[in-house]
Amino acid sequence: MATNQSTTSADYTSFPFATNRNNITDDYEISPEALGVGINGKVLKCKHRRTGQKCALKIIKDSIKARQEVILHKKACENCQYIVQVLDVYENKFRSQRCILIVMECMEGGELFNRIQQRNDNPYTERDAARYILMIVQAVNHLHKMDIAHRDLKPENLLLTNQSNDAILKLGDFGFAKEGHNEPLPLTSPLFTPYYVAPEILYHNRYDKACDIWSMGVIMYILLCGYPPFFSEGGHTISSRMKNKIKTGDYQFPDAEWRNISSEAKSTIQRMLTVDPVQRITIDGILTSSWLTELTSDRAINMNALQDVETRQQLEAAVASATDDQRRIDDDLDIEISGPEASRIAKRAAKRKQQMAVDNEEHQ
Ligand SMILES: Nc1ncnc2c1ncn2[C@@H]1O[C@H](COP(=O)(O)OP(=O)(O)OP(=O)(O)O)[C@@H](O)[C@H]1O
Repeated sequence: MATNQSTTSADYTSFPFATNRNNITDDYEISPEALGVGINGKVLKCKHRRTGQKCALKIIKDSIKARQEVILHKKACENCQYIVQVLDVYENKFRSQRCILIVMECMEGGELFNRIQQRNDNPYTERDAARYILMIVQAVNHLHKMDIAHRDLKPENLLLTNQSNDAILKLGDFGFAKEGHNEPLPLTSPLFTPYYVAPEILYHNRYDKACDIWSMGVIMYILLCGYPPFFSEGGHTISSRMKNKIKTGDYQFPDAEWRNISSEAKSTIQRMLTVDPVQRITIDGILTSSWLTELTSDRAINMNALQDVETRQQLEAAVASATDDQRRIDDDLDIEISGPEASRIAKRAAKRKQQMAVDNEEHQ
């Protein structure tokens, strides 16, 4: 049976900033509309009663890990416009369960990949992809300079301020973030999302800043062609064949989609998807790479394959369990999820739970 090997170097038992102990509903009107849901909880729309500011509210059960998330997120977002801002933190009880409530700026543009899928009117180009990557790189640069690894870089955690084409992209979800180096992966927790997992995690359960670079390489690859460099065939979450490909860095740039992409972009991806984390390009190397510093091509990229990244695997099973999952979400914390995103959110929650089950099984 696997054990939790993680050690905590910093003390996250108490907050190094003032939290609110009064009931959040004194200050915020909470909407039943969900903006999203993840493994740790749901994110709801809310509005500040006095100022009318629209915000996002994430509710998580109180624990050291939850406190670590909030402390690192708050620390990371200070002085960085590419990280979702934490506006307020509450400690409240729901049905005698202690919860932490994180009020964040509301990222009204939603998740990056959904936005790219929706911009049918406007061609999406390599230059657009470079603009997005630069914002991600700047967020990660800020974190790495503070000796924080995010460890969960994936499209669901990359959110846009609004629906316009010049919206700012920001990084959120510090649920797996860690200060310091080389923490062993807690084996009982599925800390990785298959598409984005770095080889060293599969090899050694070592999980530090270099894994953020790998995950950014995967995101950059998808942003330039619409599909991931590593994926499983036959509906598995992560097959052993896919694991082997990640471990050996075995991926291609198929000519059909990559013919028109610059050689600078491909070479940057190759340096990010370098299997040995010691040889892998660092954040400083990416920031000075010619692909980001020089003007890139404005030739349109066909992103028709992008929806497959979300739906390729286990969609049928997710749809089948969505009804049950929706009910479980609705029961939890007495909040009824509604809004246009509700069904997509329920499907994703079902898919994530399946992923967790598979990953847990494999680790035991
Ligand atoms: N500030 C925000 N504004 C708008 N939507 C948000 C915001 N924060 C989170 N979301 C939405 O809620 C989803 C879940 O949030 P988050 O990733 O923080 O939760 P989680 O439980 O830690 O997720 P995960 O399963 O990825 O670990 C996001 O993918 C996003 O769609």
